[in-house]
Amino acid sequence: MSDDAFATATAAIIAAGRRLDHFGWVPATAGNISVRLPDGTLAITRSGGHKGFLQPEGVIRVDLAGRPLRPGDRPSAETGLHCGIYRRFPDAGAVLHGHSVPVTVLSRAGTEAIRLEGYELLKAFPGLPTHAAAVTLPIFDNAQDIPHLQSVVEDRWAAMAEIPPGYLIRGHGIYVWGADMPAALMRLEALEFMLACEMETRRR
Ligand SMILES: CSCCC(=O)C(=O)COP(=O)(O)O
Ligand SMILES: [Zn+2]
Repeated sequence: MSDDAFATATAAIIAAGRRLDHFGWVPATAGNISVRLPDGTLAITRSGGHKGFLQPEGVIRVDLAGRPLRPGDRPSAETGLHCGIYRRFPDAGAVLHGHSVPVTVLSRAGTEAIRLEGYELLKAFPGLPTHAAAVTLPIFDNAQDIPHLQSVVEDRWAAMAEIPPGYLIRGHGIYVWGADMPAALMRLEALEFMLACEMETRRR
């Protein structure tokens, strides 16, 4: 794998971290970000540290099982969730995880999913040509055991006819993916906007 591809992915991850921080979606050391590299390995943020102030050293490489290519490197504690998305969706090229207020509040409502319906921004999603469509985002109970959480996610995916490119983890955050970083960012921004609207609506 060329150093150029890793450098390009690292730059995209750093820029994405700044953008998520700009919106307040990666408070403290929350969030993690990855890109699939041409050789099938991943560039992913190191565990810890503020994702709005990433430096090139804050991005490392892991294989699709989440093992660091350089011994001693400590990738995101949630690397297994990124790997699960890349394994399940061969078209996924970038994954974003943030902890916004709307995601955290709405995911704690006790439901198994959240339905977004009637929003113009739904057009930002694949296969949804009009605002009349709907997206149902699964919500999974939070867990510190990432392999277990990933197996729960996979079981739910297996039961779904259509899998939206995102899910929530209760009281924790959101995962969104896309073909590349611009696509993943666009989906995350669209989802966060609609979730903020939902939160406002339910407050009344
Ligand atoms: C203080 S945030 C707790 C861990 C977390 O949920 C997260 O997104 C960041 O973990 P990482 O290991 O990727 O830094
Ligand atoms: Zn998290």
